[in-house]
Amino acid sequence: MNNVLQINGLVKAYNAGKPNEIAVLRGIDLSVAKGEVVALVAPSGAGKTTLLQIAGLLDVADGGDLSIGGDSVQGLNDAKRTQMRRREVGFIYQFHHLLPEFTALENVTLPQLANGIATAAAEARARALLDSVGVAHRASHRPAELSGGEQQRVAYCRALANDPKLLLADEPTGNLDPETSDLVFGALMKLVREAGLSALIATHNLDLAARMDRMVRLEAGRIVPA
Ligand SMILES: Nc1ncnc2c1ncn2[C@@H]1O[C@H](COP(=O)(O)OP(=O)(O)OP(=O)(O)O)[C@@H](O)[C@H]1O
Repeated sequence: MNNVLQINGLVKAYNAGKPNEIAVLRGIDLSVAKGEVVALVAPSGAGKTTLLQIAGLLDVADGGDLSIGGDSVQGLNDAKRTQMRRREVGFIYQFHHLLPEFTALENVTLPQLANGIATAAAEARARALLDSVGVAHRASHRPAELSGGEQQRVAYCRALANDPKLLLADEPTGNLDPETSDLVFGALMKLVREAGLSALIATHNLDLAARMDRMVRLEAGRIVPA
């Protein structure tokens, strides 16, 4: 098996054992192969964010198996989990989540420094990434000085800064207008394809989903045929 993300029988409930228990994930089986880009479509409240957070090692499941790059996350302590997340997973949110007091270049450089990359190499990689999505000319601007589409493109570069194995994205074109969304999604796909990345990308936008390799649907806590 050459799956970069492999999920088997994943379950998660909130308020477990209490009268207000919500069984959000009821046995998720899902895999993303090397270089594959999978669209995750789901009605609101179906558990999409919960699933992405668990796959991105930001939350833990109550049961089931999850492995990234062939390594199971079962039994990892918090420190190991954080280390694995930093090295192997890139995350893109609906809103850019860039650090407001740092420039675009710094936002893409800093995560690399946190992973022990030397400053010159980190900056060179950051510039190359910004260049490849057409925002190199905004490298010294802070997020507030960038357009929404530029902010998202910088956030994509940040997610790829540490050369992750797996990219996870939650509505990566955010609240951009349809035209900008279309354009910016093209930039994301370019980055992903150039890096040969595996990605799971949640979106409500069926036009964007159709541009990915495969679509899966999350409904009532289970993956159903799309
Ligand atoms: N910390 C929490 N405590 C209790 N319930 C929660 C918690 N987080 C999420 N839920 C509930 O779990 C369900 C799934 O939430 P989740 O955020 O994963 O949905 P979603 O599919 O991402 O929704 P949307 O598309 O609207 O963002 C919802 O009914 C939500 O109310």
